[in-house]
Amino acid sequence: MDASPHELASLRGVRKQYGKVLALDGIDLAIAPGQMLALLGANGAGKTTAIALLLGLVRPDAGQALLFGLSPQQLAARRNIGVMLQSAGIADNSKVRELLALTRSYYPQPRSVDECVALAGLDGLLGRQYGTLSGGQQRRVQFALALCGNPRLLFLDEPTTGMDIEARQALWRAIGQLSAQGCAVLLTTHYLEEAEALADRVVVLARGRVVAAGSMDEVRRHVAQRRIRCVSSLDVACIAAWPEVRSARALGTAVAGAAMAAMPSAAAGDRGRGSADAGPDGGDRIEIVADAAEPVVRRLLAEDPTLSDLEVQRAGLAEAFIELTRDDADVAPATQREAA
Ligand SMILES: Nc1ncnc2c1ncn2[C@@H]1O[C@H](COP(=O)(O)OP(=O)(O)OP(=O)(O)O)[C@@H](O)[C@H]1O
Repeated sequence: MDASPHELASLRGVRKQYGKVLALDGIDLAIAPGQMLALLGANGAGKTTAIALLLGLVRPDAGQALLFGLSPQQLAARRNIGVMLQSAGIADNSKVRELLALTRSYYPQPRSVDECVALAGLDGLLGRQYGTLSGGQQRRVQFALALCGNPRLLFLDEPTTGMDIEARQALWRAIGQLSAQGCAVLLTTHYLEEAEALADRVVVLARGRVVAAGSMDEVRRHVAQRRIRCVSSLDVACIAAWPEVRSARALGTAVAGAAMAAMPSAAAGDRGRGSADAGPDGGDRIEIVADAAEPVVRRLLAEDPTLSDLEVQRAGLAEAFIELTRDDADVAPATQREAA
């Protein structure tokens, strides 16, 4: 199968099994030039396996992995990539300066050392031995090694794990700079805010399958939930049973809705009013997650003339993510295939 000229890397119908574990179950994804694609998924969803296939570190049992239109095993395909994996295998006694010099020497047009230092925040670290660096500093060195070859496509597998907030934001800025220079980035992350801050497209994996793919907004729309907050004297357990309601909770307690308990706090046994905060008018502060706001708001107003402090918000990516990766998530056919 030929690669589209608009794809730098792609997986087509890829299946990968490790012994009895089916890590990837026929997935399609593609990354286009200049794109920033986030691969999101819970532990064990198959994100690292997808990257390993694109890098030629493992071979698919079925389907095809392509890198710049070639097999990822071919050296020519790997010349234009930079890679930052979860395990780096870097010798502890190597100095950062030596590591950078060695890695730059593999590439025909490497970035200057100064540029690598500035982008990765390595000021003052060049003379240090790798093994003496903190976990966050080691991640920055790994980032520098990934970008020093001037890649057209950068693979970042959970790049900010172990970094403090300042270091994480500095890395986000550096990734943004690389992207602005035209470098495509395939990023895996557990941090939803990282995907929101960086990515223009997102693929959500769950149990080895793509459960959603598209722009950040498309993925949110796919689960177009609304979060409604108000102060009401209505019984939260009754609200939870309304057909459009996914969950309703009064303060810390949650009651699963008729459709499905979608929020992580929706404990199975939590079906009462619990220890709700009283609102200023004597009702309870209630938070409702619903598929659509209008019918719920209409019903709230009709059934509770004392209702106050009404607020409606679009649910965040966190709610969308929980919804998409829950055990019985329906897969929307239109969003299964990642469009380049
Ligand atoms: N070498 C291996 N041998 C056996 N099973 C493996 C191997 N690599 C991965 N798996 C299994 O395949 C599944 C997918 O793993 P993978 O590492 O791709 O997930 P992930 O989404 O990257 O997870 P995490 O976020 O925890 O890194 C998991 O069930 C994992 O245990």
